[in-house]
Amino acid sequence: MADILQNVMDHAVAVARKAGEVVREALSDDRKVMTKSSAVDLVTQTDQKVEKLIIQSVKEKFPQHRFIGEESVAAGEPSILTDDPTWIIDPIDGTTNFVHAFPFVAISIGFTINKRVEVGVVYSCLEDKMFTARRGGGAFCNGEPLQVSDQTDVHRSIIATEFGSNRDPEVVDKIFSSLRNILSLPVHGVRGAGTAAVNLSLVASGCVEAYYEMGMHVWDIAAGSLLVLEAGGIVMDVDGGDADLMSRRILAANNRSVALRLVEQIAPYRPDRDDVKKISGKWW
Ligand SMILES: O=P(O)(O)O[C@H]1[C@H](O)[C@@H](O)[C@H](O)[C@@H](O)[C@@H]1O
Ligand SMILES: [Mg+2]
Ligand SMILES: [Mg+2]
Repeated sequence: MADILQNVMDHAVAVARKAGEVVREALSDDRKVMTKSSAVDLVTQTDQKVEKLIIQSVKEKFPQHRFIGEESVAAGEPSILTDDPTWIIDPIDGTTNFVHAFPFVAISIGFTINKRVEVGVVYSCLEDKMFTARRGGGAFCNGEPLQVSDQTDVHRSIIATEFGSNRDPEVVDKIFSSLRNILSLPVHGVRGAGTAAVNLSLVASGCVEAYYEMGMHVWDIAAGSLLVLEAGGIVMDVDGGDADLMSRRILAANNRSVALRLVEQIAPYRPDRDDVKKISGKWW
C-alpha cells in the first residue's frame, strides 16, 4: 500500500505541474466562457482540456483506478464515491479567477481508498506553490512542512469563505446571515481566495484560522481537506457533526475551539449531495 500511495503522490504532483503549465499559458489566450449550473458557474475549454490531460495520464499509469472529475460529471459521468481507488479532480479550482486573471487558481487532485482521502495535491499554479499531503505523513508546501495557526481565540482570527454560484434568494440570505454573525463576533477579518482548494491550503499554512462553505463540491475539497488534517487542523460539517466529503458542506479550522465558535454563527443549509441522482440520467 505504501508504495502505491507514493507512486500516486509522485504522479499527482507531476501531472498537476504539467496542468499548471497549460493553465498559465492559457491565461494569455482569449478565454471563451461557458456556463453550467447557473449564469455565474463558469467553465472554459481549458478546464475541459486540463481534466482530459490529467485523466488520460493517470489512466495510462493506473488503469484500474476510478475518477470523479468536475468536468466529466458536468458531461454526465456519475459522481459516486466507492471503496475503489479513486482520483478526485478539479482541473481548475477558481475558474472565475482564471477568467478574470485574478491570481489564485489551483489544480486539485485528491486520491481516496475506502472513501477516505489518502493523498492530496493542490497546485496553486500562478503562485507556483505545490501543496502535498499524505495521510499520516504531514502536509507540505514546496517541500516545507505546514502547521496550522495556534490561535484559539476566534476574535483574533481570519475566517475564509466563498459566495459560491447559487444565487437563490434563500441561499444568499443564509450566506449573508452567516457573514453578519461572524463579522459581528467580531473577527479580525473575513477573506476568500475564490478557490476552495487555496482557502484550505491557507488554513493548512496558518494564514487563516478557518474556512467554511456550503455548495462547493467534492472535487473542490478532497485534496485540501487532507492538507488541513495533516497540518494539525480539523475538518467537520458546518453543524459540528462529522465531515462528509459528498455533502457539499465543510468547516475546516486550526482547532476545535475556533471551529465550534463558528458553528454557532453559521446559518446552515443543505445543498443537494454530490452523490444524489436528481434527474434521471443526470448526476447533479
Ligand atoms: O472554480 P470551480 O472549480 O468551479 O470551484 C469553485 C466553485 O465553483 C465555487 O462555487 C466555490 O465557491 C469555490 O470555492 C470553488 O473553488
Ligand atoms: Mg472547484
Ligand atoms: Mg473547477
